[in-house]
Amino acid sequence: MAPDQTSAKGQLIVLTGPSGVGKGTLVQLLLERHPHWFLSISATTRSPRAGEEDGQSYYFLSKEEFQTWIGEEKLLEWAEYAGNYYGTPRQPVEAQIAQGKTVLLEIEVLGARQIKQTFPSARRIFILPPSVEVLEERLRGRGSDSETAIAKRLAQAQQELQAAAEFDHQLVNDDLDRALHCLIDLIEEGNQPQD
Ligand SMILES: Nc1ncnc2c1ncn2[C@@H]1O[C@H](COP(=O)(O)OP(=O)(O)OP(=O)(O)O)[C@@H](O)[C@H]1O
Ligand SMILES: Nc1nc2c(ncn2[C@@H]2O[C@H](COP(=O)(O)O)[C@@H](O)[C@H]2O)c(=O)[nH]1
Repeated sequence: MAPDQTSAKGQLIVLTGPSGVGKGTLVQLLLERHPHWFLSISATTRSPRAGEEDGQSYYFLSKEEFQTWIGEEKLLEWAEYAGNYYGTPRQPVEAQIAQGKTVLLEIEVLGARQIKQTFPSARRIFILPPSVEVLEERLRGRGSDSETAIAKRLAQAQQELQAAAEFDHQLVNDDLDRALHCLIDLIEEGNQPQD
């Protein structure tokens, strides 16, 4: 059966948008308020940042390991982003959805496009910055990326922002509290029993 089983009970929520827009910040706040929601841990070939732990922030893989996971169809989606590979492990997502959980993916735009094919019922929310200038300030303010990495991410962001209208919902992350409450409302809308 295709991964988007019509019998699936849980809801798949995809948060996408440019790097630095605040997806991770919003997800952590969502999980504080809804600890029973499940955040997918991605695999990546990028090097860990300070404080990131294998199996918690990401599964940190070599390029060879990542290729093996692709070959074994262990990934629900994957993409190359700013010189590294990123992908969503399939099994935990399918298992949590089957158990009726709300599952969150925090992924870039190419992967979010693939999810439309594999999980047509997923709801995909594009997070926008108030402006490109604010996005740049957030990327720099985070202090986690080199100047080269920031330049790559900003270049990528220009393309990603043009794709916003493809997604089911668009949400501007201006005031964090406002954006969080809009996001919770959007997700809970989909959790209401349907007639
Ligand atoms: N609404 C907001 N107002 C001000 N600062 C914010 C807001 N949302 C997030 N930030 C800050 O912006 C920076 C980037 O946020 P975050 O790391 O969550 O982005 P991201 O979209 O998850 O990035 P990536 O895709 O690279 O993981 C962080 O320093 C965070 O504290
Ligand atoms: N397509 C996927 N994109 C992913 C996944 N996990 C994270 N990401 C996105 O990659 C960029 C860069 O992340 P960073 O941690 O290096 O800042 C960002 O947009 C993430 O949302 C994934 O499994 N698939």
